[in-house]
Amino acid sequence: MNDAIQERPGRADVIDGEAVAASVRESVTAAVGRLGEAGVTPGLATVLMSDDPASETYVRMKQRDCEQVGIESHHVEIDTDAPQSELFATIDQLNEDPAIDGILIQRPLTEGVDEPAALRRVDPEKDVDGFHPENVGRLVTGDPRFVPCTPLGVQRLLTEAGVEIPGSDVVIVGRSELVGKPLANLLLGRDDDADATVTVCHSNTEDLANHVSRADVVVVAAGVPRLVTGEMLAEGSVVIDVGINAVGEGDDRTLVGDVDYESASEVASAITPVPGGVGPMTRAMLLRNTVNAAARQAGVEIDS
Ligand SMILES: NC(=O)C1=CN([C@@H]2O[C@H](COP(=O)(O)OP(=O)(O)OC[C@H]3O[C@@H](n4cnc5c(N)ncnc54)[C@H](OP(=O)(O)O)[C@@H]3O)[C@@H](O)[C@H]2O)C=CC1
Ligand SMILES: Nc1nc(=O)c2c([nH]1)NC[C@@H]1CN(c3ccc(C(=O)N[C@@H](CCC(=O)O)C(=O)O)cc3)C=[N+]21
Repeated sequence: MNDAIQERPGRADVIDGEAVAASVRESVTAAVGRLGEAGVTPGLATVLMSDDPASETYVRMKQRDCEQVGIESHHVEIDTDAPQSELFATIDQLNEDPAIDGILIQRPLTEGVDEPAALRRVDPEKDVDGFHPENVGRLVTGDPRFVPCTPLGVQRLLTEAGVEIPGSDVVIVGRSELVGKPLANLLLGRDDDADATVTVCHSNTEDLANHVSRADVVVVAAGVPRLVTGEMLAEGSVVIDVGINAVGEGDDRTLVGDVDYESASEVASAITPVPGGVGPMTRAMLLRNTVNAAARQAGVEIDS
């Protein structure tokens, strides 16, 4: 029995992102061990220039994940009213620092900061988020180096769920630089865990339901609570919910995805929950990208 799948007769199987993320962390831990034998300790720098409480939580989670697998984490916080030159100087320093293998600039940055300029400033060899135009270009031209963590996490969840991706019809809802676009490019690749027919929908798509209803796989990253419902889905489709939306106030505050989980579970063959689906996978893939960055920079083969 596959630990990544919880079977539920008559309803969609649940794809357990926490379980898959735990197995990714295990292999990352082993890779950190092999790097250690070569005298290398991988280091990840997180840079936060924002007062957003959710961003603060995510950065803390990433630091805890690093600790768990033996990656050294370095955190830099920049005042939201500091000039952007301070952020750029920090990035320059981290680029030069041999103890730092990966750099993550937590998004969104505070208003007024030129985010694309900040992302371009990160050394592409340390760009574990895969947002630098060089890494974006490499993915698009079929020679990927660092691929964004959320798309990598989604791909892995699909393979763990037993989805035969080659030849499948994948509909992605959302075209952001962070999720939708890189995922589309990843799944268009010619590899055995890609090679799909990919459709990307967005807020100007006419008749979203029409696209979603003929998909084998639906990935939703729109930032709109419960945008995709069971009614729209084809019977037996696989649904990956990237969305993380806080709804309700005070004690009623909960996280929901971009998919209406209840109705979708009645129609889909497998579905990811929120929380516990894509989120933990994003964090796990960040760890994997970081050990790969460390290995590349040290010239050590680790096969992770
Ligand atoms: N689980 C995880 O690890 C992660 C989760 N997230 C979550 O995923 C969601 C998406 O994030 P992100 O990609 O950064 O979001 P963005 O806001 O950058 O992009 C949202 C995309 O969805 C499209 N969209 C919005 N409304 C609709 C609609 N009604 N119908 C069709 N398309 C629509 C937008 O279209 P247009 O381009 O036309 O505006 C846009 O392309 C958020 O909830 C975010 O919190 C994000 C990153 C990681
Ligand atoms: N440079 C950069 N890289 C990112 O990868 C990046 C970013 N900026 N900015 C914000 C988004 C969002 N994101 C998440 C990662 C993990 C969870 C996660 O672990 N979620 C848990 C629950 C978390 C909770 O309880 O709040 C879950 O879904 O189970 C969520 C969201 C990464 N992002």
